[in-house]
Amino acid sequence: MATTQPNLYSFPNTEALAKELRPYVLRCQNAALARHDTFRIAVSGGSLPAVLAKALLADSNGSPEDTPQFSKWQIFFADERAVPLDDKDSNYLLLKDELLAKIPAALGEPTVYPIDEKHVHDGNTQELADAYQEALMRSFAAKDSVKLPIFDLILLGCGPDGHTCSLFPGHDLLREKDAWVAAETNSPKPPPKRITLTLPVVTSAAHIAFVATGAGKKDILKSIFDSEEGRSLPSSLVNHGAGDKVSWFTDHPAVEGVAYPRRGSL
Ligand SMILES: O=C1O[C@H](COP(=O)(O)O)[C@@H](O)[C@H](O)[C@H]1O
Repeated sequence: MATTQPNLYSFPNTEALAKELRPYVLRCQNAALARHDTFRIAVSGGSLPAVLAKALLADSNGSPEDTPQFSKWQIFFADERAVPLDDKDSNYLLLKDELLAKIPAALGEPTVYPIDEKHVHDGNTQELADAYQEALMRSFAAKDSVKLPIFDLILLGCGPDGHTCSLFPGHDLLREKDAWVAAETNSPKPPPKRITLTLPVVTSAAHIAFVATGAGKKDILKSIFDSEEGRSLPSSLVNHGAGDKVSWFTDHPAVEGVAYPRRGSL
């Protein structure tokens, strides 16, 4: 349990939010490149890729600090649906359409780690999760020598029920301590079969950012930030596990009525 508190930022709209998300992500990139010459990031699906694209595809001010060095990015998925990569429900397809396909050649090409479709066709979600975990191990070193992968940044969404990644409220997966990637076979939100990073992996990341926008999120954000009952929600567990490593990027409608103090600037 972290002893520090998450940072809550709020902006008038998604344009203003994306303007601040850009320097945040690039600061994480620059720190990671200085540390190990690679930027390992995990991204979510849902509403996140469109906001991320708005942030990263904006014009640079020309300085090296404000330039995405995509050729040094390794992009993983915080969660993925067990569907083919060209299915409308695929988080990979969403990220590809919103961001990857629009990256100018001059900025380089990231290395992207989609799920292995073979296990989707086999219908075995546990094997799909195991295969994704092995892909993580190959990138982060063998699991025997590294207890948990430390992502440089994990970008999350928060569903109206408080789920994040494919970790849903009240699910046994919230107690997973060992696996890096887990299978969800009965998700309350379609499609039912998914894989997800586990909570220990999420909270071990160097930086974690949630992006939550729109009035449809205000009740759950109030619960997460202001109420005792909200403490067991998956998104709250990330807050409590990672403390001030967590930054929430919200718009004003999403935090209307939330009493938790906003941070003034990044
Ligand atoms: O199903 C999912 O939903 C969450 C939240 O999506 P949002 O549209 O409310 O932002 C998303 O973060 C996750 O990756 C996705 O699989």
